[in-house]
Amino acid sequence: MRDQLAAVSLNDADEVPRAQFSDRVPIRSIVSRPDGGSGLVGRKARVGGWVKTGRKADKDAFAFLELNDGSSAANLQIIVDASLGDLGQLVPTGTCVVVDGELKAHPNPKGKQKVELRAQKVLHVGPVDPAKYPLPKTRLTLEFLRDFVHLRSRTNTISAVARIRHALAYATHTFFHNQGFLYVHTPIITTSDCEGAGEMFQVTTLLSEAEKLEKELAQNPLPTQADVEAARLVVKEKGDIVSQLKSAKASKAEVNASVDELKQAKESLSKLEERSKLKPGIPQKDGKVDYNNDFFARQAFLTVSGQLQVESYASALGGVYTFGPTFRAENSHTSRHLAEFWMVEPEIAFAELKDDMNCAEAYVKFLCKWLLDNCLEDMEFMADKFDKGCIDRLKMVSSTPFVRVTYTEAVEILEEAVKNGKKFENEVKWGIDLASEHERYLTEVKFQKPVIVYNYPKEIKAFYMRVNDDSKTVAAMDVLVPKVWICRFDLEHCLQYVDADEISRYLVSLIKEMGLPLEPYEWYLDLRRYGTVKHSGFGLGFERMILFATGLENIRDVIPFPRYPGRADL
Ligand SMILES: NC(=O)C[C@H](N)C(=O)O
Repeated sequence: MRDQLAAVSLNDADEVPRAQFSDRVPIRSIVSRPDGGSGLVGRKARVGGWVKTGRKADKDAFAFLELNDGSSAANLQIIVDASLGDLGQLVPTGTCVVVDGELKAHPNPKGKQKVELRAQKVLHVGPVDPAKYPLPKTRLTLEFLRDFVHLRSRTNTISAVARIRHALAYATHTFFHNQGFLYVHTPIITTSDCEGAGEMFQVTTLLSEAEKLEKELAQNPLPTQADVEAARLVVKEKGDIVSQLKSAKASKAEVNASVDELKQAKESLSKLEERSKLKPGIPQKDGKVDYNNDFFARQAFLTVSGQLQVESYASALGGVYTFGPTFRAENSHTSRHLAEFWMVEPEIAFAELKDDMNCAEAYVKFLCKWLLDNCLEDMEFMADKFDKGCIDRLKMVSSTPFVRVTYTEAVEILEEAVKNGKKFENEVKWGIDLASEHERYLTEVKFQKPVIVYNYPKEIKAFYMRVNDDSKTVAAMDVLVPKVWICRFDLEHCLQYVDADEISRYLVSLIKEMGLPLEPYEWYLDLRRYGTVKHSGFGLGFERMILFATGLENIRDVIPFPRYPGRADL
């Protein structure tokens, strides 16, 4: 995007071309040119953006505005003469301004900004009352900004993160597209628990239905038994009249009229009977919630992973991936967990652990290289403000082969470290889920490189992993990168060269062993029963990747609208 915008070609007209779909010149296409915009001096430009800082100068004869429109980290300085409008209204931070003007060489040619815009006309002002605007120009902490998620995208940090996030998403699609993978949209509402951890948010209309009914009943109470009896009596009377008229051989018109009345009486009776059956509260059957009455006529949840569903497409289309929001109702208050996060999940048919590791390594390297090639300005901002080493880290990860060790070897390395005096808070022994201090030791101290740990104990992994021939470990892997543990790559893998019945019997026993109900997984077993294929894949927590890239500490700052226990703003 940077290059496209920066390369907007100039024609002979003396106005810098505006964006194709909005009525202004993106500031990036001026300031991000290789010459910083100096080749545009003398040209006219219409720009619009939000004032970062503004001040009046020369006894209020004019104002300087630092304008940013989000197209790049850099601002454009605008000079507005007092004759053009109310300068007091233009200078507050956060004000939206659109101006026509002429580009001039910046008076300080050695500075960062090569050009400034001399306004000739102010076309629009979206004013801000500085006494009320919650984001004044003083430096605000990221924590403070979390209370203003609707406005925080106007800050340098959050807008840089937004551009980096976009770049990583675009790179993700580019990488998989280039490899011939299809992007598959897996459902957000699901009826199976992929990880079997019971951390799912339930999707139900039972509560709102119950509330609606309660409200309605308050205004319009249920019919009593006496009301129903009375209505029955009316039906009986109307029925008697019909019989009498018929036996008295009354006219057809009279009989028809009485039959109509009978029909109406029957209808009101059945409505009353129906209504009298309504029970306030959540519908129950055999002492349990009756989900037959729920929206989907069964229990449904927000997905924790699109993996199982994407496997069904891999079993027909080969290489596929899903990239969407996933949800975990985990009561975690850490800086690494969100209740709603995005996950990139490729799934590859005719592939095994080695292919999966190769794919993961190539993908992570591609992302790092992409940021270096396409987002350097924002990465420089991150290096300057948050994490000096972040650019070097991207360079290192994009160019260094990842170390690969088995879980068992990793535990041996950690045990050796303990013997040599290294202290860990969590005990090291075969069978533990590695804690982040262990992972950091491996990647930051021992190898100082990205590390892929594979073949984990089966007890600590999900049911869909292939059990290795040692019967103790499963073909699973995690990719660890220095500084931040970014992602958990799991490999799911059907048993190789074993007959389909055996595979499904085996999976059934595993699902049961994990205490999961079988019914929601029957369709998944079909993938093994019919045309089973060796396949593998992984899940990359997208926000973890952004944390790794930017060096930011808290995952709540790298997703536009963070959801975590107690918070779901907007
Ligand atoms: N697609 C994957 O392998 C991701 C895995 N299901 C997880 O949630 O961690």
